[in-house]
Amino acid sequence: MTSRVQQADDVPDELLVTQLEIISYEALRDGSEVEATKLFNACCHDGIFYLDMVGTEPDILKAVDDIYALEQGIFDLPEEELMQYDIDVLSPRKLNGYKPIGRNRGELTGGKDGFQSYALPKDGIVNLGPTDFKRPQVVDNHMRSLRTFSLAVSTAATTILTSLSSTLKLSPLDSLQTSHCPYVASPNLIRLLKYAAQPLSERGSSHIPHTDLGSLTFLFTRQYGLQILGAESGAWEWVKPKAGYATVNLGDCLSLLTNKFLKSCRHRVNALPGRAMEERYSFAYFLRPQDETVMRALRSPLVSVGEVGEGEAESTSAEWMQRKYAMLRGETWNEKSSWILTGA
Ligand SMILES: O=C(O)CCC(=O)C(=O)O
Ligand SMILES: [Fe+2]
Repeated sequence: MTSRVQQADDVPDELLVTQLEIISYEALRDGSEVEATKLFNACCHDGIFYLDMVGTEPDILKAVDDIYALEQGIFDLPEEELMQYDIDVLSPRKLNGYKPIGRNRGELTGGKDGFQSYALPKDGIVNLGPTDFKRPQVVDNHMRSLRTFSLAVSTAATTILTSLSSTLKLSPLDSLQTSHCPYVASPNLIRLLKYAAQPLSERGSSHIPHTDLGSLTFLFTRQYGLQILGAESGAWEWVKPKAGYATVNLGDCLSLLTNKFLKSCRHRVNALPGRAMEERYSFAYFLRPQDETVMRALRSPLVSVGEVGEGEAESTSAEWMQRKYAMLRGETWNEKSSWILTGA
């Protein structure tokens, strides 16, 4: 992709850039204990890390480049055409379709978000669910890459979860990978995002502070904008986009399944200090547990089984997702239940 995006190094001086752990996928896959420990510490501390995927077979990075091209193709379609795929009409579970700008809560004028998104169901892409999900023609031109990408990321996710389960000493029958089996139907998805350019006067988050509702998010972007709430600093720190790396963050479900031992990472998307929000593209693979998974701490000698707090009655993963979506849309928003949005 060429001139449409700002270079990752063209940023204001003295930006507070977070120093994330870099996990080598290859080393983790080869069973390196050093890598497994690094991964575990990152998940217990920040809830986010870079996954170095350079050299991964099949060539996932080629697929990543092609998905950037798909994003341009989708978001260049006229709004009237995109609205034929309205996600709220096509998919009550929000696994397929288009969300126009301003439909979610956000911090821009009128309390709105500043991004369009397009969701694609992973099961439909890899033939694990209905393959005839409604979509614009342009998606089919990139289906091979979507398939390669989905399979490669779900394999990487299994590697990560297997490593974490082993460090947590979970029994194989009650492990993290059991509830995230790549061959069992699950509400996983790829979401393409395009943030609109905003004038310098329009400050605030285009994507409000939140934790992701699922288990692992593999994010790809070439542009600044993502910030995480630093575990130590308590300040919003910028995540530097790095070519060849996925930025992987933990979501609520891993936190709930380990009684908060593993940390879900609070994040948001903002304009750089002193800069106007530029047009920005990102996309992510969202890994979630199978629907019937009960959101309670798994048995690990490292995890204390705490009290079930108010509003935390043992829901299934599917129920948890419904609650979280209602918050993101602002349908059930109130101060008392804001924890649902910003971290379970
Ligand atoms: O666009 C980004 O960098 C972050 C997107 C995000 O947080 C999300 O889709 O949940
Ligand atoms: Fe997110």
